[in-house]
Amino acid sequence: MTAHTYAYKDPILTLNNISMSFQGEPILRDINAQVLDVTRPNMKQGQVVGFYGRSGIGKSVLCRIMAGLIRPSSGTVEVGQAQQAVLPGMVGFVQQRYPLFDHRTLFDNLLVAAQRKYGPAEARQHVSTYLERFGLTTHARKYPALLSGGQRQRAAIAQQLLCSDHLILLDEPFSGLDVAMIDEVKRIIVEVTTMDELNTVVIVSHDLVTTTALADRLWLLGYERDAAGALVPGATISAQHQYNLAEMGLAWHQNVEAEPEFAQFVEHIKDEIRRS
Ligand SMILES: Nc1ncnc2c1ncn2[C@@H]1O[C@H](COP(=O)(O)OP(=O)(O)OP(=O)(O)O)[C@@H](O)[C@H]1O
Repeated sequence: MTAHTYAYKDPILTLNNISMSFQGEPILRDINAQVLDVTRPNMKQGQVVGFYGRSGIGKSVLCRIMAGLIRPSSGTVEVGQAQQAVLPGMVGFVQQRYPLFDHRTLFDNLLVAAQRKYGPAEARQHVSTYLERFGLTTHARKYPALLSGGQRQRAAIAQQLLCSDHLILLDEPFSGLDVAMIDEVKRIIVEVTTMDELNTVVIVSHDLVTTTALADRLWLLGYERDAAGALVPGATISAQHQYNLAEMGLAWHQNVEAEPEFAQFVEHIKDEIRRS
């Protein structure tokens, strides 16, 4: 186990008392959680939040709320150093199907995204930089149908980074990928979070080992019980289900999966998910 030196600065994502009901049925309840800008000496260190919970508990609903795509029944989401109320387009959201326009080349797909934030010349420059960075330059003129699953995933992440302000949500980025592609996506996430200190990636995943190994913070969405032991309707992220992996000495290690403390922690998380 290696503990790294780190410190925290300003909040860059705040979930303030979020509750959500659909037709009177509570799905999410009183969610309060925050991501702070983490700093490490001589490094650009971004943030990775692993976001877990049983199937159907409300992870996608909370992601859509964090991305400003739906409004919660109550509460607010604040993003960035300025802690502005989130609006659609501020947060990148890479959904499971990696939607790209089929009738545009990869370059043009990324250009459409970049032009939402930059002028024409600057947008082209940024697209070229991201293609290079993500190893996609030789595929720039291909249409999405000709790209492999891993290439589409990389393209979708690049696309969201080009048009959002530092924060991106990845919904199940490892599902349906082979081991080589999982390694590739892991490399991209590390690349993204070391490009800029403010870059923050929230990963929704059922792959606890891969995600926990990348994360410096975990959120577990689950149900609480009242004094009589009955489940309280609406899932929440309770204080004891917000884990700080940096504090636990489990963040930013290569091959952390091989450490016994890591394996024990993943077992603990599995038990907590089963119980929640
Ligand atoms: N627009 C909606 N109207 C009514 N109910 C909804 C709506 N969107 C989601 N739900 C309900 O909210 C609950 C949570 O769904 P959600 O998709 O967020 O789960 P999840 O945790 O992402 O699940 P999974 O891990 O299986 O993807 C489900 O019961 C779902 O039916």
